[in-house]
Amino acid sequence: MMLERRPNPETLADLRDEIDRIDACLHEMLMQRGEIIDRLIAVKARAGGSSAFRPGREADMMRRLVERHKGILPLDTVESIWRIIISTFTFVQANYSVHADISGGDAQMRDCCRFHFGFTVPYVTHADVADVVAAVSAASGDLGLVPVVSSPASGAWWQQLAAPAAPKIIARLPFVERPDHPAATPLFVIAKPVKDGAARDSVLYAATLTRWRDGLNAALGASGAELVAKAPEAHAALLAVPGATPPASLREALAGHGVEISSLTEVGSHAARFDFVRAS
Ligand SMILES: C=C(O[C@@H]1C=C(C(=O)O)C=C[C@H]1O)C(=O)O
Repeated sequence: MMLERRPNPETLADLRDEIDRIDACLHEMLMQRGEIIDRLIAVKARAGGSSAFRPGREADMMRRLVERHKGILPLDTVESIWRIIISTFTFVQANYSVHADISGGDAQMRDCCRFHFGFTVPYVTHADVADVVAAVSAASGDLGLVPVVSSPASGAWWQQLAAPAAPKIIARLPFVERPDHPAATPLFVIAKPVKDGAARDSVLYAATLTRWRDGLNAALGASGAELVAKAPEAHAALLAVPGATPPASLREALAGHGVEISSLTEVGSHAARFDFVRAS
């Protein structure tokens, strides 16, 4: 079949005009997004609370974004663009800083913070988790970042979140997980207890056990729970439990393994983890 020759082939200038038109539209849409913020601030102020961050809503937005994405723009790029948009719009509603525990090194924490929160949100480093918890406790809407796999020196750091007024875990990052994620380090976001917008698909408990025994994770599996972090020397565990699972079934699962729970305190919750497998 013969292709019809177009009388006027596209020129580079034509294509650049089209790109300029699209860029102007994108910019206009972002400015329109910004115009909603004043109204949003007023509505949220009525609902109370100091932080504008709504982790459940963000997890849902990120999930829908990657599910609808197609075309040549890499998923990593589209995800990072939206993380910057969302985090910066949260920042302009109510300024906040992100306090990171860099006891395991600064480079990857900085990369992850920039990926998830952009460059406008200040990144503040701290030598250990205790300093992060103190900084988050001291400022009204600030967030803390603690690696899920923390350095051994951090011990049972999650016990610092047990007091009712202490900061709590409110999100787990990345919202969209995949093996080659550019900011793959699993992180917990901590904040002062959130009054609304908390996601409770996964509830986190600080557990103290009567003794430590290997194989806990397999024992917990029956109740859908997971051993997320451990400090065997302190007989301490951080457990992630599906929101619908009553703590009693955790006790049962561990009792079946010969381990009793001597204390169990909720230290936060987060949205369901979301594994995204790219269609190749
Ligand atoms: C806009 C809101 O506030 C924050 C900013 C969001 C955004 O820019 O899309 C989404 C969730 C919140 O963390 C909101 O609560 O809807």
